[in-house]
Amino acid sequence: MTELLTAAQMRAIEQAAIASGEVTGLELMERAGQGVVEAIFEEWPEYESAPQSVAVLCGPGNNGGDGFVVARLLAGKGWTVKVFLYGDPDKLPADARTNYEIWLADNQVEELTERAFRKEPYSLHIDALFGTGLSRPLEGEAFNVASHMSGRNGDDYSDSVVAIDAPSGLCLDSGTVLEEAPPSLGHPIFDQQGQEPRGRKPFQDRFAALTVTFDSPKFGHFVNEGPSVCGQVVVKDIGLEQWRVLKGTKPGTPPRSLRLPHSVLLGERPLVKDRRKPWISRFGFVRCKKASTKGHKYTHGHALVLSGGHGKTGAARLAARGALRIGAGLVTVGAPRAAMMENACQLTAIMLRQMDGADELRTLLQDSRFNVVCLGPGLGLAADREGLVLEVLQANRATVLDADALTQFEDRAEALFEVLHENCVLTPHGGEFARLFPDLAEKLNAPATTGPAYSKVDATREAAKRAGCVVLFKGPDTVIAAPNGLCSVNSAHYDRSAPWLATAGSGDVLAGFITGLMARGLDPMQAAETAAYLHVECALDFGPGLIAEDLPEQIPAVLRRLDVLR
Ligand SMILES: NC(=O)C1=CN([C@@H]2O[C@H](COP(=O)(O)OP(=O)(O)OC[C@H]3O[C@@H](n4cnc5c(N)ncnc54)[C@H](OP(=O)(O)O)[C@@H]3O)[C@@H](O)[C@H]2O)[C@@H](O)CC1
Ligand SMILES: Nc1ncnc2c1ncn2[C@@H]1O[C@H](COP(=O)(O)OP(=O)(O)O)[C@@H](O)[C@H]1O
Ligand SMILES: [K+]
Repeated sequence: MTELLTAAQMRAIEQAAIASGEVTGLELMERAGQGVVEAIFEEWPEYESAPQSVAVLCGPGNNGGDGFVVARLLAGKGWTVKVFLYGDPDKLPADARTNYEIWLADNQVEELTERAFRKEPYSLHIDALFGTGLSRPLEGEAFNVASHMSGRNGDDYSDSVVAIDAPSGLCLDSGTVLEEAPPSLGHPIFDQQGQEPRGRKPFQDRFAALTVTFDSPKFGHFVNEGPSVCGQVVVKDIGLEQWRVLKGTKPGTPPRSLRLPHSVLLGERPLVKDRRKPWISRFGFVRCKKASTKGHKYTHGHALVLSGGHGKTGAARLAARGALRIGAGLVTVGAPRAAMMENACQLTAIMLRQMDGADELRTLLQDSRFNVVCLGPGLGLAADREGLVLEVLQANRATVLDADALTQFEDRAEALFEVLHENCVLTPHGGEFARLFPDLAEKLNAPATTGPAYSKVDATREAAKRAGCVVLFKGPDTVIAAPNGLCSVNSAHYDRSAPWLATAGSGDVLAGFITGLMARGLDPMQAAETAAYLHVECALDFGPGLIAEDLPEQIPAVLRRLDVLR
């Protein structure tokens, strides 16, 4: 797994490295520029032997400084290089200024205007306008040129833009393209369609072919609009590893105030061995040399999944199937009398118990072998459903609350938060999140006019803290956070893109996966992270045409491929 950083963390690491005296800012800038050039030739190997023309758009900060380095290195390889500068050269920060002057010694720099930019065609366009220092929306000629490059005038440059650190305009903390203040700010907040008025953005969709970032990816590359504007993201090492945040107490470690709880990107083969839990560790999967032969079905837990009423039972069965396939020893569906026949006709390995109302649920839960309960999928919103949720939470079992179990508490989220405990996982999609955390959703959906903008990561962290349990906020950029601030992003973007996962019932299966893993003894954060990861892996292996029923059936092949023993 990869550590994700905020722009502030990245800056702190850079400053710590420079303060140590072991490296200078200028050296880091040189390495960054070299990294970009390397990435260009990895992406377009045919250009190695065929120098091209390139426009390098430099901004007023160190992102622009990287641009001057790239210009020099490409010119040294025989490329025809045109450099544009946005901003006052006298105000460039020292390292950028040095590289500007080196370039200027033998070459020219033209002021960036859309008109000047459009005079000639170029094979590549290097966007070195803004990176981690973006503090407000693009304006003036920077806005005009970025909009032009993203197709405002009908020419789409997306295939030839290489963005340094970020497509300029993208906030690297939130993955939001900053926009100018909406025209009617200070007037009615919503327009006639009930939408918040939006300001202009330079680009809304794919902007760069390639984004080259340094040391570690940033949150903004993976959440919200980031993946749709970055093209692909390549991370280049610039030798900062020993100063990385959270690496311990080495000299030069950034101040504690800048350390965020560990944040990781799920989705690569994970690598840390945890002998206490040989199956799956906090950091992901562990290869076991030998399968344990000691376990029996009860040591793998017994999950209870509550079914909705007659005609609404499919969602619970999907969750139950997911729980069983992913490794719960036993799974029982608890169904109201009216839904028994419907469930009985469709369940075989999964057991079925009649359970009408909170009293019967209480009796059922006296069996302590039920070590995890999942409720919400298809549960319905009738008044008595709330009693079921409360009963389960009072029983103090590991609990997964999804769908209707969350919606039930719309406008009364406090009543839910009071009874939630640390062994719970909430799995809202955007709508459910807004019902439980309306203020956070409002902040998240408000137009982002200054950076760093409020992000899905911020919202999920706040939600987990408020709820006192793990919150998994679904989407192609699923964010999972624990009350202590631990946070992961499970991205279904770039090479893990699986849009066919947006199919009815796939969220129910995800709830089941979490349930099954908690039955196996994983803690809520581990279970949520692992389930979200496997969910996408199942979708990727199955491919387009997937329906929710296919997800649990894909689990054996995925576990085999990942070499995870059961
Ligand atoms: N960290 C590292 O390890 C390394 C970092 N490196 C590189 O440095 C980059 C970060 O550099 P940076 O901090 O100078 O910020 P950058 O993005 O160039 O912009 C800041 C300037 O833009 C201005 N400004 C902001 N928004 C604006 C707007 N909309 N319109 C107009 N102006 C705007 C802002 O002004 P202010 O907000 O102060 O008014 C300030 O003057 C990073 O992305 C990477 O490429 C590598 O060289 C080596 C290792
Ligand atoms: N574009 C997408 N790419 C990948 N996964 C997605 C995408 N859209 C949604 N998902 C995932 O699909 C699931 C949908 O869950 P949910 O919205 O609860 O649907 P349902 O209620 O039909 O089960 C979630 O796990 C979500 O993360
Ligand atoms: K940039």
